[in-house]
Amino acid sequence: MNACPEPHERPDLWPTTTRRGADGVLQIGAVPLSWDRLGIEPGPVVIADSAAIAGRAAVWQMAMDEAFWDGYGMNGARVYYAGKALLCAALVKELTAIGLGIDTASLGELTLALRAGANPAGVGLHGNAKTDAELELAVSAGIGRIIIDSLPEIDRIAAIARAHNTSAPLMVRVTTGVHAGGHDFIATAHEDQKFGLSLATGVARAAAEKIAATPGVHLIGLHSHIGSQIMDLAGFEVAARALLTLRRDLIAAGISVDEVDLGGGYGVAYTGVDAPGPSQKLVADTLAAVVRTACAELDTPVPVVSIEPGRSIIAPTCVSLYPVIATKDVTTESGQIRRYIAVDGGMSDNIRPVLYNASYSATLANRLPGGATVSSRIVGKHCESGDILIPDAELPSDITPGDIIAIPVTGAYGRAMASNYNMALRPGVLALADGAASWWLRPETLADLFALDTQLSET
Ligand SMILES: Cc1ncc(COP(=O)(O)O)c(C=O)c1O
Ligand SMILES: N[C@@H](CCCC[NH3+])C(=O)O
Repeated sequence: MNACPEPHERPDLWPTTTRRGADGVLQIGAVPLSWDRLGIEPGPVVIADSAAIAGRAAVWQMAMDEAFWDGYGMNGARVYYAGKALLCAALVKELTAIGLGIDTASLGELTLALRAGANPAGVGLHGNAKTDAELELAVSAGIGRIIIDSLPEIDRIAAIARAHNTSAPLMVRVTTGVHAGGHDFIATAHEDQKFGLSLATGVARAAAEKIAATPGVHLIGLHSHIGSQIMDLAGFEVAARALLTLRRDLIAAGISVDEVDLGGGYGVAYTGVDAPGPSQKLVADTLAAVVRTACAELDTPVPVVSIEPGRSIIAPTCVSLYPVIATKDVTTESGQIRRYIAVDGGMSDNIRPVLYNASYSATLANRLPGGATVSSRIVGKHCESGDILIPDAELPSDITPGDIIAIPVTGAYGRAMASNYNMALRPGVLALADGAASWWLRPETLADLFALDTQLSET
């Protein structure tokens, strides 16, 4: 059975300010996690610990700065937050104030980052199918880097840039052949998938040469992103060497490459069974060591090194709360009793268990999860029997409607991948700090939902 460690048992699974109060109620940012103390109606909600977010982001930035400090001056290690994990204006403000850049991958993400006040120079745009609208905004706003993912894109960007009398800074996303990541759908650097330009076939090099030869664009760097939820850093080392070798060849051909981006993908623990993910310091030190060694061997100067963590910044800083709506006991084929705990929410606010078989653990937020326990299956409210959040949670046998389930490590790719299936309302993100709560994203309402329906929105 999958038991959820308490915050003091596995601090890496919980936002830093999580405690159990003397009354047994979980609290974050000194706010008890009960509906009335949060000041909200019962319903699915994502609780964000803003101090924990600022702390994790700052530790990433400091670890990179320190690891890439060359003794004379800052080498320019940069951390871009991958906004796809969770994005809202408050988060952009919080992270850019600490010095992070923002990595975006769509018109929505890019527009949000710019409207939230991110310095365009610290914003990047990814995408394997960038639209004209995305490229137009990227170039006209003067963002710091567009990471190209196909050859035709180069001419499209160059034409837009020339129309704006400017030159667009490009990176080439290189497929290094490294296969890494928690699930096949989230591994991104093996050959047979849609992202990047192949190192092996020479297309990546051809892209760099084409950029260098095309007026309206210029090459600022090479990029690699090998996958997501990666716990073992060996794949990053292989990818970094491959990228740095291509860089050496380009430099030898007279094409300068100032920056190398090693992408995101740094894994985190989701349950008590998982070992903690690699620390920010371990990642930064490992990357710095491999970059320095490889550059010495290749006889090239050390480049500016950037990374794009998403999950590793945001995942453990948020906890999802769900009201228990119904319970029922079911006898399994092997004759065992399984308790089904149905919550308000489910696959519409966290698709990861269904999509990737991702594991989570759950505890009670509103009281101590003491006493006898029973094997419980936490299910959502959607019209799919596969709508299972946790198949095997160990939870108190006296759990009842009115209890509040807390699932930690839900900051990344939960709210960001939420849907309106069954016309569910997507949950809000409520930030807690210093005893106060404020909505970063308010919960959706029926009015939001119906606003798109031309027959209903006017009534
Ligand atoms: C290009 C790129 N950069 C960064 C990320 C962030 O990954 P993660 O959230 O695993 O750190 C992703 C997602 O996998 C990505 O596709
Ligand atoms: N959405 C995925 C990761 C993919 C990241 C984007 N390239 C997850 O939840 O794990």
